[in-house]
Parts: sequence; C-alpha cells; structure tokens
Amino acid sequence: MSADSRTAILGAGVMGETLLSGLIRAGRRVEDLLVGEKRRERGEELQERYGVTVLGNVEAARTAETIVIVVKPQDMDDLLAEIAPVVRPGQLVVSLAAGITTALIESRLPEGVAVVRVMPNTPALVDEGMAAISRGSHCDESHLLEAEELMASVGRVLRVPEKQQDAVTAVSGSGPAYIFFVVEAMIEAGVHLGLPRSTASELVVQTVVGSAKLLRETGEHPVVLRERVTSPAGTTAAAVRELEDHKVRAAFLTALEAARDRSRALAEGSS
Ligand SMILES: NC(=O)C1=CN([C@@H]2O[C@H](COP(=O)(O)OP(=O)(O)OC[C@H]3O[C@@H](n4cnc5c(N)ncnc54)[C@H](O)[C@@H]3O)[C@@H](O)[C@H]2O)C=CC1
Ligand SMILES: O=C(O)[C@@H]1CCC=N1
Repeated sequence: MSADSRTAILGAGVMGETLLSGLIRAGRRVEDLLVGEKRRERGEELQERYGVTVLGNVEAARTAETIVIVVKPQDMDDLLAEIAPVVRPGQLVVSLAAGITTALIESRLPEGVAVVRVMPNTPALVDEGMAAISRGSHCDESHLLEAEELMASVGRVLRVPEKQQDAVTAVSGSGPAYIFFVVEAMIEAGVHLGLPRSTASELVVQTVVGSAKLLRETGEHPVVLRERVTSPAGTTAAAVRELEDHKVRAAFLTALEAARDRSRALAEGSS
C-alpha cells in the first residue's frame, strides 16, 4: 500500500470502527481514510472521535483506491448497487461480510475489479485480531499483500482458500463470543460457589488470558496443557468428567456446524 493511497470504510458499526481505529493506531494518516456510513449520527460520532472525513458511499468509493465493505450481509446488495457505477478496475474491494462470496461481489461490480474476502474478529480492537483472507478471481499477489497489510495493522492474518471461509467464520469470526460465553458461565459458577462477583471476574479473566498466553508461548497441544493441570483423582478430573457428561465437546461441534451453515445461508439471503 503506498503511503498516500486512500482507503474508504463503508459501514462503520462495530467492525468498521474497529478497523478504522486500528489503522489510525498503526500510523495510517487520518487524511487518507474515508468513511461511508448510512446512519448520519454515527458518521458524526466517528468524525468527532477520529477526525475522519465522512462522505456518501458513492463519493467515498470514487475517491479511494481501496474500498473496505463492512456492512451486514443483508445490506450488501443495496450497497453494491449504489457504488457499482463508480467502482472501476484498478481499485481493490475488500469485504469483511460473513458469508458473502467474492463471486457474488464480482457479479455486482464492473468486470475486472479485484475483490478480497476477509473474515476478521473483534479482538482486532486490541490489536489481537485473527483475520483470514481469500482472493477473488481478478486478484494478483499485490492485492493480497494490500489486504494483508490492512488487516495486519490489527492482528494476525492467514491466507485460506475461499471454500474454507464459512468454517473460518464459525471458528475465529464468531469465536470470541464462545469464549465470552464460557467466561460468563465461569463467573456465574464462581458466584454460585460464594465468591464476590468482582473476585470471580478477576480470577476468570486472568485465567483465560494466562491460558491463552501459555498456549501461544509454549506451542503445546491443549491436551498436554490440560493434562498438566489434572492431578490424579483431583479437582480438575472431577470437573472435566462433568463437562464430558454434559456433552460440552459435542455442543461445540454442533454449535460450530450451525455457525458454518448460517454463514453459507447468508450469501443466499443477501440477494
Ligand atoms: N462484529 C463481529 O464480530 C464481526 C463482524 N463481521 C462482519 O462485519 C460486518 C459488519 O458487522 P458489525 O460491524 O458487527 O455490524 P454493525 O451493525 O455494527 O455495523 C454495520 C454498519 O453498517 C452501516 N450500514 C448499513 N447499510 C449501509 C450502507 N448502505 N452504507 C453505509 N453504511 C451502511 C450500519 O448503519 C452500521 O453502522 C458484517 O458483514 C459481519 O458479518 C465479521 C467478523 C466479525
Ligand atoms: O455473527 C455474525 O454474523 C458475525 C460474523 C462473525 C462474527 N460476527
């Protein structure tokens, strides 16, 4: 990405703002960033918070070299119809929408426009995001590098074949929500055992952060790390037996299948 290339973020809700703030933290000049946002008050809020220029979608798409689409899958059709007349080959369109294929986006834009599909996640807000990127049919290496650079400003980036993106969405796109669900359940359990809520929260959050760090820094398989916590006939063995009896592992399998299937269905729902 050249230093003076402009990037437009169209749709600045949770994920759009996450990317916007990350690009600014990473040193992108705010003058080179544009926002297109349907809700006027939201656009004004971002203009005030970051000093970013908020334009109509058409104006933003016309002006920028890179167009990042961060609207909900259900809003994709309307947005593509709006910007298609001004989008041209030579620009890069990056979509962060779950389920929407590069083929669908390409079919709504002029022939030859490069499209990259990305599945990010919300830890990008603290520069610990995980993004998977896939190339559309008009992409070359430079487009992938550009999308990689964009997402690397807020975390890690992996290239995957597009056919894996629905599974990626189920694992890392929605993944933070499963972790928060587990955290919430553990805090409630701690309170049930008589701990003050603030004590339970601190114990659980630090345990999650520490365990994540242990996984990353040792590179050990989670089973090995779990075995190290599990003393013979001890407390952990008693708890894990209950998790197995309650089919928590099977629940994760069916939950992720449901997320994968929903991702697939979103593409159909958008047209
Ligand atoms: N929130 C998350 O954890 C993740 C979200 N995504 C994807 O990011 C996209 C956005 O999700 P969120 O940020 O969570 O939703 P959101 O509802 O917070 O943000 C969407 C924004 O787009 C705006 N918008 C709608 N139509 C528009 C249009 N025609 N022009 C300009 N702006 C328009 C809305 O006003 C809203 O501010 C979705 O496609 C989702 O699949 C992907 C991975 C993770
Ligand atoms: O729930 C969703 O549809 C989006 C995509 C992945 C995370 N949030």
